[in-house]
Amino acid sequence: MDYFLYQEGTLHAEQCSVVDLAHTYGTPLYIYSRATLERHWHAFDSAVANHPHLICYAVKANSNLAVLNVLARLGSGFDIVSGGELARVIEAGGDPSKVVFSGVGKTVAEMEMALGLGIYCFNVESAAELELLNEVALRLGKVAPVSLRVNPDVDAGTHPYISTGLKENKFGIAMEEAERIFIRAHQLPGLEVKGADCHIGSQLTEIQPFLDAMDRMLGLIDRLAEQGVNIAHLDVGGGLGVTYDDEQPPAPSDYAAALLDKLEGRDLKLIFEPGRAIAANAGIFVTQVLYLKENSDKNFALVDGAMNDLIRPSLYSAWQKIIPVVPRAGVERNYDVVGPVCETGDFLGKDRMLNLQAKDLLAVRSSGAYGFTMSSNYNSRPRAAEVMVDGDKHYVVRARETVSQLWQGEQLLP
Ligand SMILES: Cc1ncc(COP(=O)(O)O)c(C=O)c1O
Ligand SMILES: N[C@@H](CCCC[NH3+])C(=O)O
Repeated sequence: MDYFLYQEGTLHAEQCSVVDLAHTYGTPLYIYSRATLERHWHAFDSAVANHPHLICYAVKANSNLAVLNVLARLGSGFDIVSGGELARVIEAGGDPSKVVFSGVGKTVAEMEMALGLGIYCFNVESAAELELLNEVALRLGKVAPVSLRVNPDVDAGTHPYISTGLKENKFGIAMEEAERIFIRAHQLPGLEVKGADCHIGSQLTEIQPFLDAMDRMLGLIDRLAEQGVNIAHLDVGGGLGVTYDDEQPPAPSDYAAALLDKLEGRDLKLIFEPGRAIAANAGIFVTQVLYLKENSDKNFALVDGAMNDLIRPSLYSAWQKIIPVVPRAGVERNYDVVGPVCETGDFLGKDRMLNLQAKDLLAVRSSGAYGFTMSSNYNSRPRAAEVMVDGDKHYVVRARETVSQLWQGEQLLP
């Protein structure tokens, strides 16, 4: 359940009319709901309330400062993958001591920044990264808290581009090598082994792959204990799916209960890195119909939002629900909803039954995660504005880009 509902025949974000928001702020426009973000975060946090845990929201899903700030106020931790994301967390009032740093390509500058701020843990993804982090920490006179991201080689059953826990993926350390590298980490003076970590993919709609990964990780943790390497936390990554269409992913409470069951009394702190499950259905993307166009085979709704604003449909053939902001009575026709970008792959949805006229507003549901954060200026299109609704109030949390911002930092030759 989220807080984007029809009231009196028109779509609302909490108590705000989407028509009014679109008229006030223009389109294309991202709209987020604070109440939905908070409800989704609490769903995770309360699911593990009786067990030591940390919810580290995956910043990549939606890194708007206001979104991060809403979660920081709840006491959330954050999963980051770059110095830029770390800087955003700090700017938004997040607590660095609740930050885990994932990612296969951390630079020395990023390591220095994170060590300086005192993050909770580095999720180290290779033996080479481990050695470098040790050197950087020693040089700064620090001890880096580390967890090793292990690749448990389970099939997450999701889109190949967002599956991360198979041997053939670039992420993490192979299970066969994990013990050796953990022991090496344990011996290095600049490191302190805190945890073990895995993340098998995104938009998972079944519990079983998570449980398979957990079994393998717990086996590893037990083998490490026998060798004197004690693991204080298990980071199970993110990846819990959401409903875009008719998927029925497990609720955070069922997912967490199943994982807790596997712990069998172990005293392991659990870390979760949910991104999509918190942000996706806390946001919509609103676009206006510019033109209707038909040829002998197809009806096109040309809208002012495009793949540069919301790339998931083009990039992964992802399906997101497209609904009219003010539904019209009458006959629906089959439309491809397409943007102004000069690419055949520029579409928000194909074969959608809609009754449309020019200037109608459409909402693309489930756009709060991997929406704005993956947007670009392709075709020199300024990025959309972002608005956060809070009850009957609304705030611009990122202004629409101006055209002159498009070439900021560029220079003519002398
Ligand atoms: C290491 C890591 N943690 C967390 C996430 C968040 O994933 P999701 O948005 O599917 O919860 C990702 C992205 O897939 C990731 O790579
Ligand atoms: N960007 C992807 C998810 C990527 C997850 C990052 N590891 C999506 O929109 O589905």
